[in-house]
Amino acid sequence: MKLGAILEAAGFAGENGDANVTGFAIDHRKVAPGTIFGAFPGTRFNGEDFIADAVKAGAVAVVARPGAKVEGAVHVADVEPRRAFAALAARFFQPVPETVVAVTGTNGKTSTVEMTRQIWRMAGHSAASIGTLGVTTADESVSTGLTTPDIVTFLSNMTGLAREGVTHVAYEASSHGLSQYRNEGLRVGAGAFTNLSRDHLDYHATMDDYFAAKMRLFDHVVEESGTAVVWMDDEWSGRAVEHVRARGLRLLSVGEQGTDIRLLARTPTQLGQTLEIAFEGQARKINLPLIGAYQAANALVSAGLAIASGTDAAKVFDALGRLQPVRGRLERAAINRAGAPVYVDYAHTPDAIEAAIAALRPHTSGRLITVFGAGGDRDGGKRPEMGRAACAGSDLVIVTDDNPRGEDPADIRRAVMAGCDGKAREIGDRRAAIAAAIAEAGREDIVLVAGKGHEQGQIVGRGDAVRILPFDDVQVARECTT
Ligand SMILES: CC(=O)N[C@H]1[C@@H](OP(=O)(O)OP(=O)(O)OC[C@H]2O[C@@H](n3ccc(=O)[nH]c3=O)[C@H](O)[C@@H]2O)O[C@H](CO)[C@@H](O)[C@@H]1O[C@H](C)C(=O)N[C@@H](C)C(=O)N[C@H](CCC(=O)O)C(=O)O
Ligand SMILES: Nc1ncnc2c1ncn2[C@@H]1O[C@H](COP(=O)(O)OP(=O)(O)OP(=O)(O)O)[C@@H](O)[C@H]1O
Ligand SMILES: N[C@H](CCC[C@H](N)C(=O)O)C(=O)O
Ligand SMILES: [Mg+2]
Repeated sequence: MKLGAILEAAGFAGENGDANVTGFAIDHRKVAPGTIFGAFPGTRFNGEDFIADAVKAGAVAVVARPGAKVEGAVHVADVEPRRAFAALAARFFQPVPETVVAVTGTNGKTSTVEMTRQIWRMAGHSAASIGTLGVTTADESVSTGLTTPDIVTFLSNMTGLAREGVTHVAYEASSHGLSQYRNEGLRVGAGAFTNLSRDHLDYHATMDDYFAAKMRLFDHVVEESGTAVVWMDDEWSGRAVEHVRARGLRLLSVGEQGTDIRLLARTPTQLGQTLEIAFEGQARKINLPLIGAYQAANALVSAGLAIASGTDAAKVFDALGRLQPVRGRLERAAINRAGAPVYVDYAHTPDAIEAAIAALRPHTSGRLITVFGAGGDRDGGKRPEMGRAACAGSDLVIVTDDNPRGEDPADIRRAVMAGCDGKAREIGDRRAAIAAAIAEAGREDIVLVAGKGHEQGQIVGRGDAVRILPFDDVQVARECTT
């Protein structure tokens, strides 16, 4: 494709556009002859420092702020270079799947995109999801390392999926991803908001900033004629609806406070729950094979997205009864010798810990034993709050390590313990902590191992010294019960 054609299609002046474009890169080490290089100021580096090297490596154009120095290649100048880069890349990475929806919120994004993929598949569509679990199709799941991959990985995956025949994709829009324009340039027909609670306040200055980043989904990313699916039973739902109205999107509201998919009643059963809902004036009963209020919420938001994307509502509600569990989300990993089940859950925020505990509580007449830790080089202020949430809902809490990254794990544990009022035990080694909880659990008890879910490693160290030590909560729980 010619540079001029790409520039013109994206609304930029197309002079000096004879060069052939062979690809896009945001890291100068990935530039090859014919690449368009995006030079962005980041949190650790300023991409503009690598422009000269990128040009030397063959970049034909550089997307950068107007003040940046570009010699020997076309300077595509824009005050918002990440957005301009996304617009250009979207012209290059074609075709893309015809139906694309996105999910934002603090908790529930992975579950919701994965359930949406499953619903579409059961309704006969060729579907995929992109998020924390990677790029997932009916056949495989390939990790990208981030929840919302960088724009080049994102768009090239979209094209790859479309070429494989995938027509429907649901992706996770993290607040980092939204604020860094990592997922622009596609027609996004519907977007969902699940909830907002404390996380990532190391990156966003305040909760209002964090919310504003998430709301880019409704303010800009979802297309003009698109639908916003909003979980209404969250403190922030009302404000999300204000963004939906301001933009003029169609609203599909879900939850006890929802009017489109209204949750009338929820009754836990032994292996799942029965949901009574009303949709378009008609009452329906759904036997959801998953436990916990939070999984019911995610399932209904997924149903909303599938309906918003044009899938037949009867097929959608029918599919809810056949949903498969999502990896690492209240996954029953093992049963100990006394008969106590051990659940693994990805709860890594105060709110998620509370939700996971609330999900398990009705399923035990004995004690609930929680093992968890907090990640290093991430929002430090959430640590005591996670401690408080765990101690308020559990009978025994063991505080352990979870991806200390570049921090001293003892400091992280101390910050978590500060919220525990002296009620928690501290065992740094995660395997030993899990083993202790499992050894402690009697027949009527439940063990919850929170924080890592599907993760396959313990991340230790930072920068060049980073190491990922193999660690899988589910596998370790199994090893501790045999
Ligand atoms: C804070 C953050 O989000 N950082 C991400 C961001 O980095 P950045 O733009 O700040 O980049 P930087 O490292 O300062 O470098 C600036 C620019 O120079 C370029 N560069 C840099 C070095 C070099 O030698 N050459 C070069 O060209 C970089 O490619 C970049 O474009 O963009 C990079 C490329 O896409 C990401 O790899 C990086 O993720 C880091 C590793 C990360 O840990 N991110 C986490 C916090 C994250 O994004 N998490 C979210 C949320 C998960 C959730 O919701 O819970 C996610 O979506 O996964
Ligand atoms: N709707 C919800 N409300 C409250 N908590 C939830 C909800 N959905 C999930 N959770 C909790 O959050 C954890 C993570 O869920 P999930 O992976 O679906 O969220 P996510 O938004 O993708 O997280 P991440 O920010 O890491 O990508 C779950 O294991 C559960 O403990
Ligand atoms: N996407 C989240 C995952 C957190 C999972 C937890 N295990 C941790 O490392 O804190 C983050 O990057 O903040
Ligand atoms: Mg996720």
